[in-house]
Amino acid sequence: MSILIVDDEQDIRELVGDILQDEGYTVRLAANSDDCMAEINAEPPSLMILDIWLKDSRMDGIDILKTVKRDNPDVPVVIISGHGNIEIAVAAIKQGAYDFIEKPFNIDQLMVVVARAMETSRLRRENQELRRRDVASADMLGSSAAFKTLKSNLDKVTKSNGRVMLTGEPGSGKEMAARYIHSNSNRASAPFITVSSASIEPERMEEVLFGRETPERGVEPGLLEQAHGGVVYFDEVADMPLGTQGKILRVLTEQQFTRAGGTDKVRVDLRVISSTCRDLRSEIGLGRFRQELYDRLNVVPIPVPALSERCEDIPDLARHFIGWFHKTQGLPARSFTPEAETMLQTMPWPGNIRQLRNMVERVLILGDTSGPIEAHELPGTEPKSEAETGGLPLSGAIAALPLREARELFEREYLLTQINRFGGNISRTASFVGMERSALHRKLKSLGVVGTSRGGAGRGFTDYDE
Ligand SMILES: Nc1ncnc2c1ncn2[C@@H]1O[C@H](COP(=O)(O)OP(=O)(O)OP(=O)(O)O)[C@@H](O)[C@H]1O
Repeated sequence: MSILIVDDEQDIRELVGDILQDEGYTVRLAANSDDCMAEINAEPPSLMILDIWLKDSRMDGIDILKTVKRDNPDVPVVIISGHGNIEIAVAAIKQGAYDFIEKPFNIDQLMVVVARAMETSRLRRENQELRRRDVASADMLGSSAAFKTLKSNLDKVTKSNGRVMLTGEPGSGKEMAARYIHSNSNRASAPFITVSSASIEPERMEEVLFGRETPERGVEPGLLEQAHGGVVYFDEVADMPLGTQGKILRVLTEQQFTRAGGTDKVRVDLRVISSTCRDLRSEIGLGRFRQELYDRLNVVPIPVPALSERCEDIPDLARHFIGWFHKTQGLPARSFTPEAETMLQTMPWPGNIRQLRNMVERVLILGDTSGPIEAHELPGTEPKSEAETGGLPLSGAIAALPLREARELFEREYLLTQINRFGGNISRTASFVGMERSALHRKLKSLGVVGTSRGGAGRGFTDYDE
């Protein structure tokens, strides 16, 4: 826990240093940008106090600030600006400075700002640690042979920096596998950022990925910059528009990019993990995916098995989800009868683990509140009757409803099933059900189905892209 004071005026540097040392802080001093960068590289401080005007320095204060915010975004930087230089101080805040104090400043003012900034720094570190532990504890479950092969493949790549391409059916656990690589790599304390290719409007893609710079709002970092030092996860790369594919390819080649509306080159250190449930080779054949990008992303291909290839894991996974819903939502902690367990292992699972998780949630919400879950409570196990001959059986619940409500119930169930089938991807669901994407969004909203953002740790049945 140290404070780095960067000022070219020896008097100020030492005076501030002495005061903070008297208050019990560990202090380091730098007179110019080279000393400053050497100190940061040796060990990032908990707080930086930076004079914006540095004489005889290779970099001025703003450049140092930009570098710190890029490489060590969690280090708060308090700017010291000359009296009357308020515009520069404001510009520094826009570049991410925590606060500024004007020269000449009094000691009390300095102490208040430092105490606040140190508290912020402490909270950020705590937060990061909690996030890290949270991800690490979101352990992947499984003991089947297919799962063990997956786990051993993932373990082989955690320590390298190689680009990984995870392939597998929707909902099979590709993102979970990517998070596992991240949380077991030396990038674990740096961010894991998901880019959900399908859910970003093509015309906003560049801004979302690369960020933007405007005179009014200053720098707004994009997802790639936010992932600096960590992992960027391209979820379903096949959905990435061709134009964006070209831009990503350039970033991967040059390791740098420019924010929309900006001129500065931004350098980023990223590990890239991608996923797809489609056959990218045929996408390339159809001219929908760029061969060069495929070659760069597909350095280490790792297949993620479908749930049907690891049926023996199903009971454990189902029990794990029951425990989770019990803990987080207070749903009843029920077990399964042996018949129900067998049924789970023999049912088709086109939506894989996500479908299993959604089904468990639904059974816990709609089913009895006590006793083990019986086979007949599982959806899809109702005795087939007219369904097989083309008619639609009406359950007592539906038959008892007025038409409008019955229709709503059916639409809700139907659309949730389709969303599940397409792994939460609204564009693909819309195209299958024959609706415009925006109309589908409106419909879901009117049915009370609210989406959560993709990329969060928990993705339930309401989890579809925006
Ligand atoms: N091994 C596992 N153990 C426990 N839960 C898992 C496991 N694998 C996946 N899950 C859970 O299954 C759900 C779907 O997983 P995930 O989002 O990683 O799938 P995906 O293949 O990335 O899906 P999509 O193709 O739609 O992006 C999530 O709720 C995740 O937490």
